[in-house]
Formats: sequence, structure tokens, C-alpha cells
Amino acid sequence: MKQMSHLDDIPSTPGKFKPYFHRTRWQSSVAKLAFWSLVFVGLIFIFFYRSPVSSNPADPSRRSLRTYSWGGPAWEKRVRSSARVRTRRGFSVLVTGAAGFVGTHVSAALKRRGDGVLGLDNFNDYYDPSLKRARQALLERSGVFVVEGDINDAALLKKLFEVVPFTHVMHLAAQAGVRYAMENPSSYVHSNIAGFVNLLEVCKSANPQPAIVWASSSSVYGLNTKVPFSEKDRTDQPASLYAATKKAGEEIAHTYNHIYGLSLTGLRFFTVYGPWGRPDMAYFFFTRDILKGKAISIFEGVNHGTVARDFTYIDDIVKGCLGALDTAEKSTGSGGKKRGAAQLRVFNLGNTSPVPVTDLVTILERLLKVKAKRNIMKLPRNGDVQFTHANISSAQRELGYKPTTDLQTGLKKFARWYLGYYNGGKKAAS
Ligand SMILES: O=C(O)[C@H]1O[C@H](OP(=O)(O)OP(=O)(O)OC[C@H]2O[C@@H](n3ccc(=O)[nH]c3=O)[C@H](O)[C@@H]2O)[C@H](O)[C@@H](O)[C@H]1O
Repeated sequence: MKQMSHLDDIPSTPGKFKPYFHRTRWQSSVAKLAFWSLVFVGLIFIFFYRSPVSSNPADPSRRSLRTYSWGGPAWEKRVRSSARVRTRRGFSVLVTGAAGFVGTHVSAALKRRGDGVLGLDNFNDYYDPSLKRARQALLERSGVFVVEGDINDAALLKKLFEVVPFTHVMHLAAQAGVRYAMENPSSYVHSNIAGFVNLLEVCKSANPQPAIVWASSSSVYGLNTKVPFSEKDRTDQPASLYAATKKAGEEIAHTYNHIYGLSLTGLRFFTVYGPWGRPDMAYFFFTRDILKGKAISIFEGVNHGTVARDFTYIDDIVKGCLGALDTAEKSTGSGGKKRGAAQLRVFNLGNTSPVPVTDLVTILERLLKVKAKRNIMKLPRNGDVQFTHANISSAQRELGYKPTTDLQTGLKKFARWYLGYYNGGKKAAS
């Protein structure tokens, strides 16, 4: 009798249905079909929402896990308000890579002194994106809106320049890291070359054209042996693809300066470290591994040669960036046309006192009160150079750049931040 009630439920279209036991089966099939269709549609939705634009694992955009949404009156209002200048002679600055290590510090410093700042970042997963989100939250609290988007997105960049006539661009978005270039070479071409060109294309057509300050790298000195490295030295023997793309950036900057009158200043950063730093850098993952009791690999050169870096503290780098923005002359062109010669500069921003990596580890051991398990290894042939040392006289003279933080002091500040952020090292950095 129970089955009869089922019969009552089916539509009264005789002839179209088989006897009821078939109908029951049909009904259950329909229910199943509906259920699996829903699951299927759900999976498709999740796939498109979460997954990369391209399924090619080598595609650099694969690491930007989502497609970005931007635009609309509310969004434009946020953009405008974030970029609004709050002092009489302040700048309105577009900071690319704003959720990155240097980008966050520079954005916060600009905002603090009353400049208008709009951030842009693609939040890719080269390293733990939750750290980038935490930096973003920090910036949001100080009134900096970080737009989620890629420097390769010309439509987005054009829109930003339509909404705000930026006076300056601080271009810090890049694929960083020397060793990762062997794993994912195309990501370097995508961000450091294609992305940079795309940004310059939009800047050259903007009216007014902004002045651009951007991050080059100490790695352009490559296999040079003469130290300290001076801006006048050759930079035609890069040791990594990362270095090669930064060197290419310097040549591209020359071209856009020459053809379109864009004012361009490249800053060669020397191994920048500090709070809110990058987990892919040695000082950061050494800290994580020392706290975990995990062995660390320390590189040495041929014949036990010292490997050393001119480690530069983030606050000093920020001062150098602000000095570069403050002394940048206006671009001379407008709407894609050059009107006269424009400024083109390159500066070293280092600390001028290289420290062996073994000493860096000793300082970390003292600060963390944990002995490192040292594994001494030959410097791998994966892009690393043995030694960096900046001559900063040019930056001193023209930007008023004067680094004041030694490695011991800077690492102390880093360790304090690290232990706070990762809950005394219990919450391990990934
Ligand atoms: O100035 C730059 O332009 C670059 O600086 C930074 O590169 P590097 O100076 O190579 O920093 P980082 O990887 O922290 O290695 C530090 C030291 O530890 C040694 N090192 C490294 C890893 C390891 O396992 N063992 C080791 O001894 C290693 O041999 C090296 O001597 C930025 O990452 C890069 O994006 C770019 O901005």
C-alpha cells in the first residue's frame, strides 16, 4: 500500500509511464540524476572559481589562484580615497607589489607622511599567501587599499590611471628569488619583463605621465669580482635568470626613457631583510628551521671560500625608496609623446658591510637561543653568487641615503617580529 502512495504522486499523463514499479525506479533515477547534476555543476563552479586560468603547470599565472574582480562606483571610490594626498605637496603613488615585503613597508611609510597610496598585488602563492594577506590587513588599517590584480592586466592599469592621475609609481611587483628561477623560469619573464613592459606602456600613455621608481637588484653584478660593486661596473654577466630579467628591466627602462620621456629610477637592492620579510630568503627559513631543530644548509665557495652578503635592513631600504621618489624629476612626455629628455637613474641600495652567512647563523643562534644544526655545502650552481658589497656613494650623494642598521640590530628586530607573528615559533612558517 505504501507503494500506492507513490503512484498518487506521479503526474497523470498515462501512456508516458511504465507500470509503477518502473515509475518508482524512474523517479529514483531522476532524483539521482538531479543530485549528480547538482554535484557536477557545483564541481564546475568550484573549478572555475578556484582554479587557474590556464591548466599548464608552467604557466606563471597558475600561481594567481583566482581571476580578479574590480570596477564599479564603490571600488572607484575606495581607489580614489586611498590615493588621496593629505599634505600640500604630497604625491599620489601607485605601489605595485604592495602586499610584498618591501611594498608593504614603503606603502605604510608613504601613507604615514601624508602621501596618497594605492596598492596593487596579485597575491600569488610563490610563498605563503596568508603572510601577504596579513600585510594587506596591516595596510588597510592605515588606510591603504590594495587592489587585487596583476601588472600584466592592461585594462586594470588603464582604469587605475583613469580614476587617479598618479604622480608616481613605485614598482615593486616582481618574481623574486635567485634559486627559484631554475624551477619556474617563465614566471620571471611574466612578471619582471612582460609585466614591467605592460606597466610602462600604460605609464607612457598616461596624461600626466608618472615618474617611476622601481626595484632592480644587486644580482645584476653577477660574476663580477671587483668589489665594492659600483653602478659604473659592468652588468653583462648575470648568474641567474632572475638577475638577467632585472638587467633586462634596466635596459627596458632606458628604452622607455629614451622614446617616451618617462622619468625612471632603478634601485639595486642588496639582500633586504627584516620584520614581515620573505619566507623564501635564507635568514627567514634558517630561523624557522633552527627553531624546529631542523638542519640548515650553509653554502661555502671553492676552497672553503666565504659566502657573504651585504644584508640591508628594511627601514634603510624604505628611506632609500622615499629618497628616490622625492628626488625623481617629472616625466617629460604626455599621452605617449616625448617632449624632452627625462631623468634616468640607477642606484645601489646596500649596507656597505658584507657579513658571511656563517656569521648570520651565529647571530640567529644567539637571538633564538637555539644551536643550529649546520650542514656546510658547496655553493650550488643555481644562480647564487659568492659575495655582494655595495658602493653607495652615488645614493648617498643624490638621495641622501645613509643606512644605519647593522645586521645584529636588524636581526634582533626580525627575530622579535618572527616570534610574535608565529607564536613563539610554535606556529611554523611555511
Ligand atoms: O640582493 C638581491 O638582489 C637579491 O637578494 C636576495 O637573494 P640572496 O642574496 O641570494 O638572498 P638569500 O636567498 O636569502 O641568500 C642569502 C645568502 O644565504 C646563502 N644561502 C642561501 C640558502 C641556503 O640554503 N643556504 C645558504 O647558505 C646564499 O648563498 C646567500 O649567500 C633575494 O632573495 C633576491 O630576490 C634578490 O633581491
